[in-house]
Amino acid sequence: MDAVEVRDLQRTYSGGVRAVRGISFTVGRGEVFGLLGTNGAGKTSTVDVVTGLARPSAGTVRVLGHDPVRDRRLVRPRTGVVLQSGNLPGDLTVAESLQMWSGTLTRSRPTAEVVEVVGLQHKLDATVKSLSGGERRRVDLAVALLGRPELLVLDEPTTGLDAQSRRAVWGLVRHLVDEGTAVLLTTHHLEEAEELSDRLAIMHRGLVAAEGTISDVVAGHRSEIRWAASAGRPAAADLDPGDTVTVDGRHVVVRTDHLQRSLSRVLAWADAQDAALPGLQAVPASLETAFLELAATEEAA
Ligand SMILES: Nc1ncnc2c1ncn2[C@@H]1O[C@H](COP(=O)(O)OP(=O)(O)OP(=O)(O)O)[C@@H](O)[C@H]1O
Repeated sequence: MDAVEVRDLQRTYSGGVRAVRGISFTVGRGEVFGLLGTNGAGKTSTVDVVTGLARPSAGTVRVLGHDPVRDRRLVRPRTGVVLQSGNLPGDLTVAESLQMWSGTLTRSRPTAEVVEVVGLQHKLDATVKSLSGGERRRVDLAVALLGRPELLVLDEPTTGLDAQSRRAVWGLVRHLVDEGTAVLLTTHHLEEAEELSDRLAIMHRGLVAAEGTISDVVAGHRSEIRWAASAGRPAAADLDPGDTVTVDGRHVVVRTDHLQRSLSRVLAWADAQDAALPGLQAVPASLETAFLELAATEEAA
């Protein structure tokens, strides 16, 4: 049984906003599933249904085999949730916050273990309201981890964290996944999605525009070679068959499925002209190029 099964999910808000227009995906045990998307794509509207905060307008959602709203009392203790706005009381210290949460759980991890995992030993006596944004995020994570969750829902878990803390969170997530935890991750950081996700979906305007492993999603998107337009552009006959060349703002852009071969052709063309190519870049197809291309499409409108 998958940790999360979303089938034909729709969410329509009062006023008729169709935030989610029929999406399906699963998150397996011991898997990180990344949910990416453009602003307003419907990620939070989807996560709210998975965490039992809202009901679907149509379609079904199962979490650990249960309905997350009807069976909330079964599902919630087995799920760790880190939402964008943590809502721990500001006047409690870090230690008090963790003890309070631990007291509500039937099989809590020792708080000292969790504190060490998230690196908050030096802030145990600080009040939550006195913490920096990144430190608060760590407390949110610590709370989510206390219950040994089978499913961890992370909504933008590293927003506001510095590069070192972000990597620490990534290491932590990988450690939990190795232990068998399933993770549903939303993020705007494509590097984070690349680093952590086993599979991912890119949402755009309430639909899933692409889904699969990173290689699946990147496949079919083209690599780019670019340089300053002042150096001129080659004719189609100078390039590899199938390549396209455009002038994009101040750059010449060659799009290709065969980056190395095309780069050789471009360099041979430049040599023949005795031309320098200022700002020359060869950019392999990546999650970022795929994301930008999908975000620019209007088909899903
Ligand atoms: N309570 C609400 N009432 C009406 N419309 C809403 C409500 N909440 C969200 N929406 C709309 O639903 C759409 C999807 O919003 P949602 O917050 O799910 O997107 P998102 O992918 O999480 O976006 P972002 O990346 O910007 O956080 C948006 O057009 C948003 O304006």
